[in-house]
Amino acid sequence: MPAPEKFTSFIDQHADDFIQRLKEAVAIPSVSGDPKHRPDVFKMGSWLQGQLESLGVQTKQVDLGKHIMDGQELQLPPAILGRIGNDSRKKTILIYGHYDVQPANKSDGWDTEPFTLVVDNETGRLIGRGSTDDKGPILGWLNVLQAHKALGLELPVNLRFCFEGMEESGSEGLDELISSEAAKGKAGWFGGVDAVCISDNYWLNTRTPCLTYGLRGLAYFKLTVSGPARDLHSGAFGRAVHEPMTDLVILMSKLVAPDGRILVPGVDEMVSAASDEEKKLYDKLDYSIADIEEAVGAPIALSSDKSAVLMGRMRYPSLSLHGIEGAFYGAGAKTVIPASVSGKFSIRLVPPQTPEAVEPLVQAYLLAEFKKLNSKNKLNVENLHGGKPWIADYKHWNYQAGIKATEAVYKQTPDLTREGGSIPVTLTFAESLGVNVLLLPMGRGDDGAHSTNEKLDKSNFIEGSKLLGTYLYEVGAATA
Ligand SMILES: C[C@H](N)C(=O)N[C@@H](Cc1c[nH]cn1)C(=O)O
Ligand SMILES: [Zn+2]
Ligand SMILES: [Zn+2]
Repeated sequence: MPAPEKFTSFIDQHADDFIQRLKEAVAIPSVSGDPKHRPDVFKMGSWLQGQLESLGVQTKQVDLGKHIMDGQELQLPPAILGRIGNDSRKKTILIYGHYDVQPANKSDGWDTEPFTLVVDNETGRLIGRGSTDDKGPILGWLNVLQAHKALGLELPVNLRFCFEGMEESGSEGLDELISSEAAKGKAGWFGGVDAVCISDNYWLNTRTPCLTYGLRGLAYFKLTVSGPARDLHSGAFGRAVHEPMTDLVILMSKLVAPDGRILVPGVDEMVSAASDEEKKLYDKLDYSIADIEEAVGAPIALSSDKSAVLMGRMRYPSLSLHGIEGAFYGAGAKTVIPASVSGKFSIRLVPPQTPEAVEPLVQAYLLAEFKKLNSKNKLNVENLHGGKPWIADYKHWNYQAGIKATEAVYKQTPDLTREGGSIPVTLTFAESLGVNVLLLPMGRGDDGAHSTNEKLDKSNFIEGSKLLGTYLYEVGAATA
């Protein structure tokens, strides 16, 4: 039997073992955005390093230094670098993924414990935080390595790995590591890399695999209004003092219109309108209003025009309001005037926008709007983190390999999509290493990444593992 077929049948035969390994990974609550889970993020990094080592990968942990989160100085989780294969006749592919996850509590509305992977045999779903973002895909690469090691098969390419534990919190420290390794040239960890592959996004729908050639960038803001020295009784001080929450809610209401238009002057205006020609690209994608309604679980699409919805997600910037820190949110009816409240919002960016260009517009606008309130409270606007948007050349051999692999595994030609989310390190790899980057997603559009009941379909985990390995074979066979 040819090597690729031996490989894929091994994946089928060991599906249960792979799910067991995913269970172990999900059980480690590696939430990078919560200081109390920082030890778990370290634990997850070490677990991953152990797995890679046991599969024959040479690894090292790179200390990325310290940072401040919620006023505390914390050690950043390490980058886990790996390498296997050094055959100058083969191409070298760098794999990136992240081992941290978004926060999750059962009380957010999960049906099951978020950090216990539940295998729902009726629906074929593997439910748990990180199942699709991004532990499932990372483990997909481990499955590929395990199959080759167990079968005594040579990998068709040399592999380099870069796994980080801060992607969900701004990838702090990683750009510096990549730039310094890139500056070492051939001697650096990424020396000789021909292309990069990242599996950290999702299909557009639930039926058609896709390759992704664009990501939106991000500028994340924290807007704080503070006034009284302490929380106040609203009976004693209501209508007697300027209330921070009142100011904050007014300011937040001025950021985005209900139809999605960004109200910060100059932000939407940076992006040119799509031509009729370009709109056709979106019309061709396998997508319908029913898909978005299914993915979000309600009939709330901003438009009934499919290409308008797709361009809102991929081609235009968006501004979302995420939450208010310091506000009363518990059960009951507490009659409090919070002393200080912070609104969190972010802007997803598209070319030619950058966080550096957008930030002063946001600062100036909020300051001007705050002035109009004639409030004696204090305003502070911070930019918590950000990243630039990215677009790749999808005619490159790296994409051709992804297309052929998808056709081989799924018997379908993948859609070519842009992603609404952000993976800031993608552009850093493309620019620092000067190579093509391919996004090769494993999960489906209804996986609920960052949401409650996040899942990865078992079939996507298993076929997706085959896809990653088959992609390596296609790269190995590519002539360019
Ligand atoms: C697309 C990727 N799987 C992802 O979820 N990225 C995050 C990155 C981020 C930045 N700040 C917080 N998280 C995203 O797009 O939200
Ligand atoms: Zn992710
Ligand atoms: Zn994520």
